[in-house]
Amino acid sequence: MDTEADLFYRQLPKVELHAHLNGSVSFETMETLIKRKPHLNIEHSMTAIRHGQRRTLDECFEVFKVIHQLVNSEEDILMVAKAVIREFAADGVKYLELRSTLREVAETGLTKQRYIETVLEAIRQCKQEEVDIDVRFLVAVDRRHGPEVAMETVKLAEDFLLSSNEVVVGLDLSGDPNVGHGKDLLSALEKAKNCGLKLALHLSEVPSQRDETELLLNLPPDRIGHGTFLHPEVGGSDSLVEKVCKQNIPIEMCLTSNVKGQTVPSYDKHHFQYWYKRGHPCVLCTDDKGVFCTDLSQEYQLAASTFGLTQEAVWMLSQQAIGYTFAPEPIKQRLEKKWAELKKEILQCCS
Ligand SMILES: CNc1ncnc2c1ncn2[C@@H]1O[C@H](COP(=O)(O)O)[C@@H](O)[C@H]1O
Ligand SMILES: [Zn+2]
Repeated sequence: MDTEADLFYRQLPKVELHAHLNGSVSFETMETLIKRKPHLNIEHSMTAIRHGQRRTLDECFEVFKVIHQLVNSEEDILMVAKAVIREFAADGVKYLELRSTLREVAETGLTKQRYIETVLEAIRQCKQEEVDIDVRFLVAVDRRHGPEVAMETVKLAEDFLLSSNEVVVGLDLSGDPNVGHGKDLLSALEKAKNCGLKLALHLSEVPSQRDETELLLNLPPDRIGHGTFLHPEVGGSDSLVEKVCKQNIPIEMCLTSNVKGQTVPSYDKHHFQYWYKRGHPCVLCTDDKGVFCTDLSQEYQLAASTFGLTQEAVWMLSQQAIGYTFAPEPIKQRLEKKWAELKKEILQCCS
């Protein structure tokens, strides 16, 4: 049963800006997928990292390979995307930016074009069913696939930026941070930026990316994913911190993901503290709620209990996130209004 504190975090209206589609698949949806494909012999323990468990980042990337085997057709993507959107809505998320890497699978006839179209169809169906959430999509570039695929992905994203009625709003750079170098992807990212796609880049997720981050911060990105190793105390540098601060680039923070993936030793050592104390734009996110067995309410509660945030401070965090979305201006205004309407009701009833 929910305690009163749990209730506050669940009722708190939230903005989710860093969620990978295939990492966000819930236990229940995973069960359905596993049953659909018994020949793969996949067990649930291979697709999620439970409470108290940890994996290396390399092991996390093995988990995604397993999930990709389970989600490999238009039918799967439609089901998974709709379920993920409904789950975020049920958790009190009012605005969601979902991101996903386009894949083609010869066996099922899936193409990259159909991949995006299917995600957009899921978003459309949820809207039609009046699920209480606004959803936008970021096309993900997997750094492991190199510059040609990145460029091809940017071209597709650009087509949809123009034709999706503002649902496709940006580009994500993700994938195993230990593979490849951002310099090879720079021209694709520049092209994306020039055509009006917003950039959300995973930067300094591991310590070895200092030069890459230095280079990619010149773009500059519109948001940073993780930024775990930006500051000098953890092997980053003053110059990186200065660039991020000067350009006021919001950082997407994923506490459970970083602790379970072992890039951060414990919750109290999370870099959220460093940036939040400086008054830098921080936004709490889940990253992969399915793989890391979390949800956004839990992430807010975790940040509050670890860093001693008051309910008022938690409210501010969730409200400020509206300003860091890639949503068109009228949508931001609508969200601000929603937050204002709910504020009294929720802060009073749960304090
Ligand atoms: C844990 N930290 C992380 N760091 C970097 N990239 C990550 C990630 N978590 C997820 N992804 C990226 O998202 C893909 C799965 O969702 P989609 O198939 O795109 O929907 C992974 O294959 C990886 O490229
Ligand atoms: Zn991520």
